[in-house]
Amino acid sequence: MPGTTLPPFPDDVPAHPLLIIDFELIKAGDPAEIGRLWEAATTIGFWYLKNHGADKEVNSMFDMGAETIGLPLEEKLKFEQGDSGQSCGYKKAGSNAVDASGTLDAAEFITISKDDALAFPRVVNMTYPPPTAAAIPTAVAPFVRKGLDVNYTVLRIFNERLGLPEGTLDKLHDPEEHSGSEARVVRTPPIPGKDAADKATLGSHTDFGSLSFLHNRLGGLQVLPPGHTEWSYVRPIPGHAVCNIGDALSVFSAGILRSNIHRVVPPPGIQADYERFSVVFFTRPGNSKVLRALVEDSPIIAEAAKNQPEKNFETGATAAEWFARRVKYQRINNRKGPETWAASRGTEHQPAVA
Ligand SMILES: O=C(O)CCC(=O)C(=O)O
Ligand SMILES: [Fe+2]
Repeated sequence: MPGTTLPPFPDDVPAHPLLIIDFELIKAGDPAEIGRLWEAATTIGFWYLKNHGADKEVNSMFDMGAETIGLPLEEKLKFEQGDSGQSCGYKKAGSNAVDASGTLDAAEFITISKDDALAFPRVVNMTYPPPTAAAIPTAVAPFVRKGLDVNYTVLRIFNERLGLPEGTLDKLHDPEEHSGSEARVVRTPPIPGKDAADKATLGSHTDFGSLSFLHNRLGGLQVLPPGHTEWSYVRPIPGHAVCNIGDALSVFSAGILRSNIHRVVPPPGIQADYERFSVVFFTRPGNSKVLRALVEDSPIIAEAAKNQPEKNFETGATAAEWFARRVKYQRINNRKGPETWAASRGTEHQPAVA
């Protein structure tokens, strides 16, 4: 937030030690660094990324988000995402469930479709609140371009490591095809009370798409590391992004790439008194691409699928359908019962999928 000095993440709160990957090194093809990226991607599916070169764009996104979310509610509601499964637009706090019993979330979003950002001022999906629209040329589109550069660099590395023919993951994320790729600012308010610390403000989930490029200033993000039963904080490190893998890459790779469950709770300790903003860019496959393991394209993926006969990597869904289903059934207005929550789940709660 402009003009605000945020207190540091407390030293006495344990956090999960993610690997720190140097973007300059992986972009230059450094084999050791690429090996470390692969280790992170195939174990927890989360890593820090330094030297990503997007600090300026990220700061502009934080400013745009604070300004947009600071508008009166009735102004923001004119640009609501709605209940049909569309993700871009404004999402008010309390419009999503965070669990099967229908507990409400506390997170507010402004989400800008990559296709709207790059086509601006032409409208592909929708128009945005005035402070968002005004910032598309100066903040949102530059941030989207950085996010795409980072995520395509990582996709090309995964393509090679997975033994896929050159360009396979690029084609699945064809920049010419419309997709669910989008930039988002998330705001959660301080939650008063001692019991608040373990209350999810953004419910536990796996990400819906391929890769997420996330920027945090305050704690609150937690991961459930594989084999653990307790959530662990991810400590924000200034200038470092938190990157993670989503369901689409997990399915394409027959689970070799891990889409790990995570959530947001109020920031720990002294940070709890502050409103929390985060900025993220999600890369998702082209709308028409079917989410299924790429078994015909890679013996490595074929082998992984064969070794997990209990898992069905044929989702039968396109990326657009998978994404819309997950978004739609989180919406509290669509809730009938716990089955609605189940219908919003991805690879984290459907053992049949991955
Ligand atoms: O705000 C965060 O730290 C995480 C947000 C997140 O997980 C998401 O938007 O998918
Ligand atoms: Fe997420």
